[in-house]
Amino acid sequence: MIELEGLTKRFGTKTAVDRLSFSVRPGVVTGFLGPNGAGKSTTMRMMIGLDSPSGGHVRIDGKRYDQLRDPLNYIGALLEAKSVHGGRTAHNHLLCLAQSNGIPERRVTEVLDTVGLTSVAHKRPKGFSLGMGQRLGIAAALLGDPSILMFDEPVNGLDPEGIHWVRTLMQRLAAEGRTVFVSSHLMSEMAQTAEHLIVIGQGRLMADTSMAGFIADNSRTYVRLRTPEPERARDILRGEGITPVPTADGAMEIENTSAARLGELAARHQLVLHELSPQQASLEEAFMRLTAGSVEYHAHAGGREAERAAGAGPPAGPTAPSPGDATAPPGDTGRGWGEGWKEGR
Ligand SMILES: Nc1ncnc2c1ncn2[C@@H]1O[C@H](COP(=O)(O)OP(=O)(O)OP(=O)(O)O)[C@@H](O)[C@H]1O
Repeated sequence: MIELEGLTKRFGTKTAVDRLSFSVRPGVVTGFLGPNGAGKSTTMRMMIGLDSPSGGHVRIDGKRYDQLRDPLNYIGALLEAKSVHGGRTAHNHLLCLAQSNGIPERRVTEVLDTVGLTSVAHKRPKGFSLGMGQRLGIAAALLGDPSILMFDEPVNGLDPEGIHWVRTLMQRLAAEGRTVFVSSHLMSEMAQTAEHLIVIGQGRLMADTSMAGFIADNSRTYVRLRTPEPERARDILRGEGITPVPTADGAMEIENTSAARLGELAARHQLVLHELSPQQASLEEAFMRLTAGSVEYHAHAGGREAERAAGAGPPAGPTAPSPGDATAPPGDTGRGWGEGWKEGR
C-alpha cells in the first residue's frame, strides 16, 4: 500500500505537486494519468525518496521510504530507463543492485529470464534499443521481489508484443496481491491495463476512482439507433416523450433511455431496426474532458481543435458526442468538467 497525505512539491515559485492525498491499494493495477507537466514524475520521485517533499508525506506500507531497511524488497520502481551504467553488462548492472540491497544472486538470472533478456545478459546496455532498456529497468524493479511496484511510462519504446507483455505482467503482479502503480500516455493501453485510476492536473487530485466509473462519470452515454423508417421512429419516440437527435450518417442518438427500452418499444410497434447500440466515450475522451482546463502546454490549433483544447468537448470519433451537444453532458450544471471530483463526489 502507498499512502500520500498532503504531498506538496515546490520548485521556486512553481508548485509542481499540490497537497496530493490518495492511497494506492494492493491487488489491482492503478493507473496514474495527467497532462504533460501535471506532476506525475515528481510525485513518483517523492514516493521513492528521489525528491524530498516541500510538505506532506508518503508512506510505503506505513513507513517513510528512508525508514525501509532494504527498500528494493518493499518497492521496485522504473522511472528513467536510461539511468543504467553504460559500462557494465546487463547482468552485472543487476548484480551490483542485488549485492547492495541484500538480494540473493539467483534473482538476477530469474528477472533477466522474466523480462526476456537472458540472451543479451552479458552485453552492455549502451547498445540496447529503447525497448530493451525498458525491459532492463523492469528487471531492476522486480529484483527484490517487492510487494509494491511503480512504473513511469513502462511501455515507452516497446513494440506491440512488448506492450502486450507489460500489460500481462502488470496484471499478473496485481493478481499476486501486489500494489502496482503505473503511468502511461497511451490511453487505450491504460484502459486495458488499469482497474483503478488516479488523475491529476496541475499538481492537484482530479479523480480517484475505478476505470469504469471514471469513463461513465466523464462522458456522455447514449444509444445509436438506425432504422429504414426514421419518420415513423421519430413519431413513436416522441409519443413516449423521447427526443432523438439525428446524425449526419442518417442514424439517431438518444440520451437517457436504455437500449433495452428502445428495443422493446421498436418490437411493440414492429419497427425494423438496423442498429441499436449503446455508446460510451473512450478513456481518452473522458480524460480530455476532465483535464481540458488543466492542460499546461497547448499546441496552437484552429477551429474545432482549439475549441476542444479550451474544453468544448472530446475529439471527434465514432463514439464522440455530436458537435451541438459536446458542451452539455447529462446533468450538466454549467460548471467545468471535473468540478464534482474536486468536491470529492
Ligand atoms: N527539477 C525541477 N525544477 C523546476 N521545475 C521542475 C523540476 N522538475 C519538474 N518541474 C516542473 O514541475 C512540473 C511537473 O513536472 P513533472 O515532470 O512531474 O510532470 P509530469 O506529469 O511527469 O509530466 P510529463 O507527462 O510531461 O512527464 C512541470 O511544470 C515541470 O516543469
